[in-house]
Order: sequence, then C-alpha cells, then structure tokens
Amino acid sequence: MTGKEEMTSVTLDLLKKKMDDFAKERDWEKFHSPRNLLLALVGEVGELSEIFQWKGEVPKGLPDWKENEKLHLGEELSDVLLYLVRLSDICGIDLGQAALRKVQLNAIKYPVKKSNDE
Ligand SMILES: Nc1ccn([C@H]2C[C@H](O)[C@@H](COP(=O)(O)OP(=O)(O)OP(=O)(O)O)O2)c(=O)n1
Repeated sequence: MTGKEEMTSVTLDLLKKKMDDFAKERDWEKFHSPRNLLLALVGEVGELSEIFQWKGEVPKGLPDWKENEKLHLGEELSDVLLYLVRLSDICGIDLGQAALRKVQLNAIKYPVKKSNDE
C-alpha cells in the first residue's frame, strides 16, 4: 500500500476497484460469478464465526484479546466485506446507495418514539 492510500479515506468504491483490479490481473473474473462469490462470502462468515466460537460473551472493544487475535479478526472481517463488495458489483448493485436506502427504510419501520415507548 502506498503512503497516499493510507491517508485516503477508504470508500466502497475504492474497495470495488481494488477487487476488480485483483480479479482482472489474475484472469480470475471467470471465477467471480454471483454464486461463487456468495459461497465464498458465506465461507468467510464461517471463518469469522470460528474466532468467537467457544469464547462465551466477549466485552466490547475486546480488551483481553492479544494483538495477533485482533489482527486475525480484522482479516476475516475484511474478507467478508471484500466479497460482499465484489458480489454487489458483479450483481450490478450500488451497495452504498442500497445501504443508505435501507437505513432510511429502517428508520421508517422503527420510529424513534415507538421504540422508546416499548
Ligand atoms: N478466487 C479468489 C480468491 C481469493 N480472493 C480474495 C478475496 C478475499 O479477501 C481473500 C480470500 O482468500 P483465501 O481464499 O485464501 O481465504 P483466507 O485469506 O481466509 O485464507 P484461509 O482460508 O487460508 O484462512 O482473497 C478473491 O478475491 N478471489
């Protein structure tokens, strides 16, 4: 990674471009079909789950975790994100816009007043 990239805020569009370049450079576009990407995504969610498996409840911020455990967690979270971004791109979905719209729909479905009353 270049110094410039480290200072640039990471956007979904940047990750989308990185994944597209990664696949093109290796001639792996043929493998990145919607179904393959979905299965890869689910596999990475499994790897993410394994990190928490058998640990019991974990305090927020993971204060007792070693640095290498947190590094591993970051890697698995990233794999999930990267496959999700790639799957969305290959399906022609603008993930950022879709997520923003979903946040708005959630706010309508769960009004602040109503949820505070319950
Ligand atoms: N056909 C592929 C294979 C890999 N990747 C990228 C996306 C993921 O970020 C990462 C996944 O790589 P691995 O399949 O090697 O999985 P892990 O990194 O989790 O390794 P391991 O399963 O050995 O823990 O590489 C990809 O885009 N397309």
